[in-house]
Amino acid sequence: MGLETILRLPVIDFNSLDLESKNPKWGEVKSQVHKALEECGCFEALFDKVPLDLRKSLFVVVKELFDLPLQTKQRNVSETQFHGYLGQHPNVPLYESLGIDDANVLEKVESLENTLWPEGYPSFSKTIQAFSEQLSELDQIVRKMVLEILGVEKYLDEHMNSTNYLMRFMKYSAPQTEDAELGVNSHTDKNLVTTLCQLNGISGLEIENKDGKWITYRPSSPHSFVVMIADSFHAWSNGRLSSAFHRVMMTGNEARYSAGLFSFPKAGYMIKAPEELVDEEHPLLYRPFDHVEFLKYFYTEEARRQKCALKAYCGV
Ligand SMILES: O=C(O)CCC(=O)C(=O)O
Ligand SMILES: [Fe+2]
Repeated sequence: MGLETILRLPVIDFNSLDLESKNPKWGEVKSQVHKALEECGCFEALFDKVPLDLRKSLFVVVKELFDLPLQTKQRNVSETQFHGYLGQHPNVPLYESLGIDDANVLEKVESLENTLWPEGYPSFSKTIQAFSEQLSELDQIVRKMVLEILGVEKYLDEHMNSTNYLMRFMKYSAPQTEDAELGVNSHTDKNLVTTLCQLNGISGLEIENKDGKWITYRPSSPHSFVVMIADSFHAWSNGRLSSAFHRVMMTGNEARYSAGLFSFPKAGYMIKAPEELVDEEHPLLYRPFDHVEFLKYFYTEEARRQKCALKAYCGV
């Protein structure tokens, strides 16, 4: 009887790194990022700048959030499609999620707090803002490394200044069975970079590697996050980066809670591959596009029929 190799995500230690990039570890970590992104567009990052206490407090407020009555959660609406409350979908009955645009800005989270708890719940806003801000440093370190890997760091300021953050919380109800049930379908994200955090120790996230094998994410440290490349960064890099296909499969009797920080281009900013990344060997893959306009297309019936919605929308 052959032993099955247990597939793991590459683990990369970002502890003690910061955006200043003066740490001698920077180059070594960058080459690990390069290799991991080539393997599966994704890796596990260890990042202790987000304290464990903050992760624990986040779980407390997120649980309170999902425990609210459905009508209250549905008050969370967003100008951007699908950034508000989602749930009760017949195809993914276990899934519920709630997004907060610009969650790194305290007033933005407070405005949601006032909508959901008119009597006030200040630790909700403080916890979410602090978590988003501290985690956004990891997102920025990764994006800076990627621009260096691609040799286009001259675009760094433009790239960083043209992005916003969405924080989204997910709850997957327990299926009450040991047969795996779908939490969320296999997909790639549409933004730039996604950073995920499992909040209550219940596994379920799976990532597809380049051999088409599903890797179950099992955190190797309490400071663990999953970082993955999404479609807008794939397009901006003119296909040098691939976005990671992932899904959530649930088993057992306990609900799973997770948090995702999504960096994405601001509305009105045209995503366009730098000319340095376009040549005879690498012809332009996508016409310049506005991420928010693409999202509107992505949620149409026509887009759902496409194998790759981005290609159908603006492929050359
Ligand atoms: O909950 C997770 O771990 C994954 C969520 C996800 O893929 C998403 O929100 O796009
Ligand atoms: Fe996703």
